[in-house]
Amino acid sequence: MPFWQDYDIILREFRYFPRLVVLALIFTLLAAVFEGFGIGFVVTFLQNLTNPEATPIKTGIDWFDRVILGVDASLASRIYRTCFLILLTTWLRAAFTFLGQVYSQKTQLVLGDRLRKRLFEQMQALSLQYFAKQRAGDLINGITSEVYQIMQAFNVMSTLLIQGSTLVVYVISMIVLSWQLTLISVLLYSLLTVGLSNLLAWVREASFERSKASRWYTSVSLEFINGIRTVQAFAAQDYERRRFYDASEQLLQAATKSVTAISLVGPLTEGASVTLLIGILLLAFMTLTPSGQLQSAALLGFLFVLFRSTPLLRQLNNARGQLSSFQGSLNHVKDLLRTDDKLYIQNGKIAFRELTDAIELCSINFNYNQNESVLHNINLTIERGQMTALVGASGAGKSTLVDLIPRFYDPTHGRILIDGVDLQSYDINSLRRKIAVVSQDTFIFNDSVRNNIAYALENVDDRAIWQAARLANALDFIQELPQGFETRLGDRGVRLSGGQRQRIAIARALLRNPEILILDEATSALDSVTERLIQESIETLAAGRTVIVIAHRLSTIVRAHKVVVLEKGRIVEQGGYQELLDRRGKLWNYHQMQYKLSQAG
Ligand SMILES: Nc1ncnc2c1ncn2[C@@H]1O[C@H](COP(=O)(O)OP(=O)(O)OP(=O)(O)O)[C@@H](O)[C@H]1O
Repeated sequence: MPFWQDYDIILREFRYFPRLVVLALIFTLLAAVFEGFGIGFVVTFLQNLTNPEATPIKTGIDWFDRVILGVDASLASRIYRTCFLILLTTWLRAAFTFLGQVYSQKTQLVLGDRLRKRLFEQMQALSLQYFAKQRAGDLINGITSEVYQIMQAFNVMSTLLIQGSTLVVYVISMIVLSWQLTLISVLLYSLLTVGLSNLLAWVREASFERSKASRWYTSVSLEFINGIRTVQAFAAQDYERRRFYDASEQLLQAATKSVTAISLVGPLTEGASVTLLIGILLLAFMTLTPSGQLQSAALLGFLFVLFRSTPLLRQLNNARGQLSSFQGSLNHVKDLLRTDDKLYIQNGKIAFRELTDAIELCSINFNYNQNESVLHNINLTIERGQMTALVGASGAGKSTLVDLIPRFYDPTHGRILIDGVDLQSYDINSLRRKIAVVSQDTFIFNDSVRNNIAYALENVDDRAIWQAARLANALDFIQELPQGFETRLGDRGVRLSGGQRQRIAIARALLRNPEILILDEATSALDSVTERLIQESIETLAAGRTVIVIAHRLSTIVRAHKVVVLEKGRIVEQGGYQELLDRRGKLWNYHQMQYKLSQAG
């Protein structure tokens, strides 16, 4: 694969910060140019020392030869001048190297920032369907450590550029000194570089394994931390330990293989290049010197440059090895950023203001995976201002159906109309702002109670937050918290009980004053006081709104204007509560079962 395709993820970003890249390039190249001047002055110096009688080396630029090199001056003056020039070029090269490094480091940091933001934007735009199929650990690994690896890859690329341009300058100097020796050296070193390719393929392979192991390790750690309560409740520490140790050892093995492969590159290059160097040295002495083809100063200069090139060559090959070792991460981040293989929620243009008439689901089919259909031919009208209750066994498709309204998913077939307009024509954010979802698994952020209630709203009046908390029956317990509304709730709200979390969710919804309310009733039993408090606050929230409720309690079903019974993804009954009971169909069975259960309880 050509270089461009392997690293396009990095190269394409450069157009967003061209100034940094250009400055880094200019300073790096200037450093290389001064390195070249330095070599020229060293050769001049060597000639002055070894062959003072010879005609001084000239550049052919008259004023430079006279004023700077002092070709007409005494030997001592020429030696002082070249010493000074060597020092000057060395310091200038040092200054440009410093500037080149500063700018390439800056470029590297900006590149990391941009990639992280691109990944974030990508995840924001994706449909929830994508996340359902992914491991959270893989995504987190991508957005954290793999971006870091790419930054390292860029670092290595800039090293390649620095070393590469210096090497070019070296080769030019060598050609000037002896093109024959240069030709032989370049040929031999090229053979060595080609020979390394197999080793680099191995390094690449190892990097894929390492990247995979690293993703697996992040996934296992994340699941362990997120599921710590379940782990402890099931006394699963030994099981989790085995999983964790296994993942950690896989990472260890993959990383060991990867570092072994990379570590081989440097020493191998070094050994081989010194062997070549000695060969070239012998060749030079045997063939060239006796016939007097090469002046001794030029030969010394040539060897000086060749010696300097050897570590450079090793570093260059090392850098190639390292680049190959980042390939796994590079490919994973590229995959995450690909757009052609992912599902996106398409945004509409019409701003959603209010529901005036009804939500209609027309011949809806939905499947998460290609072959499993979850909803079949759903036809349903949800009237404005009414409560529609969805009833059905677990897995019947109730949650999937309500998830279609805020467009968490789009139907596979069929259309959803709001006041006669296709749901997909609305601007998705304007729509979602008018819908509140209160479910059992409301996410509580590790932030204050206040910010959790006002989540994502700006400039919210404290009084409004207080009022929402009061209406949600949450005020009492909030005021008992150590810092009241300012108390931080810990990761995922671990400081709160289930009932308290739900009331925070209700307050959050109340504050948004939604048009449409989607409720997922708690299935787990709460104590009767909490249950009554929550029931009351839900009634406050539901009053005057269009409510779609996944109902588990008879009391809710009784109050609903319309009851929809779902079975295996199909609507098997819908109508008024009494009407359906009179039919003695599915709802009646359901009713009987609940009644018996409550009698038994
Ligand atoms: N993200 C998903 N990917 C694949 N299949 C899914 C996904 N979410 C749900 N399902 C499947 O879709 C079907 C309907 O699930 P859904 O959660 O809608 O049912 P439900 O009636 O709400 O159940 P419950 O009352 O238990 O919450 C189930 O068979 C479930 O396995």
